[in-house]
Amino acid sequence: MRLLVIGGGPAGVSAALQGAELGAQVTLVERKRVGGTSVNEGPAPVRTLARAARLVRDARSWETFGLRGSAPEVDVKAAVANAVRVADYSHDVKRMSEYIASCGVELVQGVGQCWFVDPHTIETPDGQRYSGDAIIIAVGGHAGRLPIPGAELALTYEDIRSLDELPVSTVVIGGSDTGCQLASILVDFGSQVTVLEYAERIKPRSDHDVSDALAAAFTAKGMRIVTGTQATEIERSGEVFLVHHLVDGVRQTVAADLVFFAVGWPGNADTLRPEAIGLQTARGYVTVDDRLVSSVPHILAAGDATGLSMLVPSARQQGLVAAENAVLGTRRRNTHEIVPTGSFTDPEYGSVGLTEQEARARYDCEVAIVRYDDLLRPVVDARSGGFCKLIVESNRRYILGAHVLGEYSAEIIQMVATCMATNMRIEQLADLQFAFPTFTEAVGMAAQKCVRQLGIARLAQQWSELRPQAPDPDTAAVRSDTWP
Ligand SMILES: Cc1cc2nc3c(=O)[nH]c(=O)nc-3n(C[C@H](O)[C@H](O)[C@H](O)COP(=O)(O)OP(=O)(O)OC[C@H]3O[C@@H](n4cnc5c(N)ncnc54)[C@H](O)[C@@H]3O)c2cc1C
Ligand SMILES: NC(=O)c1ccc[n+]([C@@H]2O[C@H](COP(=O)([O-])OP(=O)(O)OC[C@H]3O[C@@H](n4cnc5c(N)ncnc54)[C@H](O)[C@@H]3O)[C@@H](O)[C@H]2O)c1
Repeated sequence: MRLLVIGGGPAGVSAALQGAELGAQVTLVERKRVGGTSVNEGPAPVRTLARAARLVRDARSWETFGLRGSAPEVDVKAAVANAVRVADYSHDVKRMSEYIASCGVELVQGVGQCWFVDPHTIETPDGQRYSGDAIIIAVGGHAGRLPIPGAELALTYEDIRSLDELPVSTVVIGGSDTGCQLASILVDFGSQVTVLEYAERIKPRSDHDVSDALAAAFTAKGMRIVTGTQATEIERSGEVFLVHHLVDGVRQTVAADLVFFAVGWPGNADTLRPEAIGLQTARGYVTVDDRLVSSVPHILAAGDATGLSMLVPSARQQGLVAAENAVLGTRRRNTHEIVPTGSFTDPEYGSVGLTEQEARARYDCEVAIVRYDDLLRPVVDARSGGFCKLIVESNRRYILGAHVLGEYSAEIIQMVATCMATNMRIEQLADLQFAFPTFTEAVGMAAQKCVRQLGIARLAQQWSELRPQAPDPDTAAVRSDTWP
């Protein structure tokens, strides 16, 4: 059986390797370099810049720890070079291409964008054709641009790699995952950042407490956040750009050295000329059923190209499912009930499951929140701004969702996801021992709080759960009345 995989990001690579593992003769065609957005342009380099931003941030608390010395200066060019080094790690050190080839996959990369010439065949710009009995489309997506005058003047996340100096001021249009990530890095580096977000809050799909706390923390860093606004035009004015936007129908303008778009992530499937073979797409995403099969029965899709869950773990998982269904016959469902996500903004956020608003609309539920300044470890680290929120179904006592904001939240959330995947009841979680002193203790403490609120067991409130009686200077730096 010949399996053709188009696109070499996490979805395509996992599909190709699994296809070969299952005995198919696999060809993987990638227009640029294997690794995709995840390795080459998105999480790997951007996370590395976020780490540099964290180091700058940490230098601001040196005095708290009795350390002296001048704070580091940001050399943007060097920071970017380090980010590129990390992006290249998968190639230079891990030898991704060689590994894929060693698994028996025919790897064709750097050939430019390919397209369908018939339902079983694609063609690359150099005229080569590749065919498969089954095909998996894993072509990902790309940064969207608003159809507004001056759109060509704006950069996207990919351009951060070509920065050689820090912009004095920056406007980021779009305040969801990508926008918050860019804004957080740039403000910690020292740029004056304004975020313009169309929705009424940043991170509009998140739990409200996460959005509110993130906005409060960003504002405390000096970032300007304008929500409920629509960017309508970008124009050059001498050395700066003017971004015109509407607030309650009134035109306002903000000037900046650089403007970034972070306004969405349309799929790349339309580049494949899907209409030539009757392949159904919507906004550049391949329309698939719950087994990842497209409108053309021997063509499946995986990863961002499906528009289902645009995250690396989901892309890898869908790649496996699609390969199994393509090679063994269509049978496995793609389920995405428990997908922990995390960002590397400062403060960081991590989420799994339903938001409080979604949970309350569907279930009778209990919500418990523990603030980081109730725990020892965040105070030790001088990072005591943050919280852990657990949402529990009141009758069966299963966890419906968890939202953590603050240091290590993207790590902490994995633990809650595991509890959810094993259908652990809240009283079992409350009974676990947690290493001390850790940030993850917040999960156990929130579970205990929940048990008390639900009246499941008589559990004494520990002194550590009492709210601090005197203000903690580290929390005060990012404290807001809007925090839970
Ligand atoms: C700034 C940023 C930060 C992110 N951070 C995170 C994070 O922290 N955690 C997380 O889980 N996710 C994160 N994401 C999302 C994550 O990068 C994607 O969900 C993931 O890369 C999707 O994998 P994929 O294989 O579906 O697509 P991609 O990784 O985009 O790979 C698709 C591949 O297909 C190729 N291709 C496209 N069209 C064609 C064609 N016509 N012919 C041949 N090849 C083609 C592309 O060149 C590309 O290599 C982030 C995204 C961005 C932009
Ligand atoms: N850390 C992470 O896990 C991470 C990081 C980046 C991206 N991602 C993934 O990539 C996907 C894309 O994320 P994204 O943030 O690029 O896109 P998105 O679609 O999630 O957000 C785009 C934002 O732009 C806003 N917007 C749209 N038009 C606007 C306008 N005219 N003016 C102002 N604001 C406007 C929208 O309201 C929205 O909040 C997400 O699904 C996410 O899962 C994940």
